[in-house]
Amino acid sequence: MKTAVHFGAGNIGRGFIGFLLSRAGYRVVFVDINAGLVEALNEKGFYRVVEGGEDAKVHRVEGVSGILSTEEEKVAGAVAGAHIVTTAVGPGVLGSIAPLIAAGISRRLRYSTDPLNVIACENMVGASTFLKERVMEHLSAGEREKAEKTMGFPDAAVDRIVPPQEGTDPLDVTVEPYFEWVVDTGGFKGTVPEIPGMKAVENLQAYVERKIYTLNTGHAVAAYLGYEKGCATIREALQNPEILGTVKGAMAESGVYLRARFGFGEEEHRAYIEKALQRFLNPALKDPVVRVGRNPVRKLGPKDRLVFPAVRVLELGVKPVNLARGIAAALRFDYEEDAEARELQRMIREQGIDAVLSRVCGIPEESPLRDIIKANLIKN
Ligand SMILES: NC(=O)c1ccc[n+]([C@@H]2O[C@H](COP(=O)([O-])OP(=O)(O)OC[C@H]3O[C@@H](n4cnc5c(N)ncnc54)[C@H](O)[C@@H]3O)[C@@H](O)[C@H]2O)c1
Ligand SMILES: O=P(O)(O)OC[C@@H](O)[C@@H](O)[C@H](O)[C@H](O)CO
Repeated sequence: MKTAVHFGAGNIGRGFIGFLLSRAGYRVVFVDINAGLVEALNEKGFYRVVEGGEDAKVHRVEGVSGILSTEEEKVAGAVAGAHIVTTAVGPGVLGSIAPLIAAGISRRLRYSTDPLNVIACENMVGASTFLKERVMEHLSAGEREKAEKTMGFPDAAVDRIVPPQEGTDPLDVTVEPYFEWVVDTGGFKGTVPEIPGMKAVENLQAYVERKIYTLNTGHAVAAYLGYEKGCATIREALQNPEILGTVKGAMAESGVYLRARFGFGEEEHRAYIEKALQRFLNPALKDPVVRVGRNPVRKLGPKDRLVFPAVRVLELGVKPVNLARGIAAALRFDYEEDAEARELQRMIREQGIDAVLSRVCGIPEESPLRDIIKANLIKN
């Protein structure tokens, strides 16, 4: 039986990637830092995925087990013998798991020249490429040379809304019925594995940018504006017509860049926005604004869902008023339980907004985007 090693037994790990890998016939070994999750996986050996929606379906995911990420030898052994490695830990954690993956690769290279592909399934443009760079830092020059020939790190786009879980079983996971997992064909080493539900494409960049800069852009704007208005969930936020208008406007502004860059049709992009909004409004998903707004420092980064499209659109001569509204709301996100929100608010207090626009958002000092954002900060 083929083995998949998946880092991160969280919502996307169990509810999406682990589920598809198991369904494709892989034995799935989850590596996680959460001892409770690992224990539960080893005790039960299965979990359920519930598709929340009109025709709720329940899938039983069999043949799963867990390893704690602190059990370094065990993790390296599992990676060395794996047929595929995937991650869904969050972009900020990729650097921490890189040494574990490198140890596994180093061990494997001693006895095998079989290809191995590592796919980072994170909301980040170029996540696998980034992971590859971090992994390579932990290999010797000789290992790097061999790894370049046999280790693939294909970039990917992953799309399925999986909110925090409310049930009593720590493993069962409720997901939306929709999903899309798209992976860059050119990034694979050896044969592209056949995993029903995983689509290998030549033009990954168009898929991943459309996803992050439309769906995640709209989601984030809904989260930050909803948080300000005291809404608990994304659905509740979007039921406010003013928020809905800004969210649609921000996604349409991103579309100006995406259409220019990738040639999407106007109608095609409008349909993509409508579909995303319908998914956000799924009454079966109770998706808190504080989950979708989590890690505001990451989300305000220069390549992430808010600032990147705003900068690009401005270059194309369009004033990104709705994106700027979203950025301003993100800068005000002061949710105490989010460490990045606390850090952001501390930076704003101690260093001022201009320093944050430079250091966190990477917006050049001369960019007119600064004034558009600041106007929104003053207005509210
Ligand atoms: N939830 C969604 O709707 C969704 C959809 C598409 C993509 N994503 C992306 O998937 C990734 C995971 O998101 P999620 O919602 O599943 O988050 P999550 O918090 O539910 O899962 C992350 C898991 O990683 C584990 N983890 C953290 N540090 C670790 C470490 N050092 N070693 C091993 N495991 C570690 C956590 O314990 C947790 O189980 C993120 O990049 C996210 O952007 C999420
Ligand atoms: O996971 P994040 O923190 O990058 O973004 C929060 C949500 O927008 C995200 O998890 C979506 O639910 C997901 O990207 C849908 O595919």
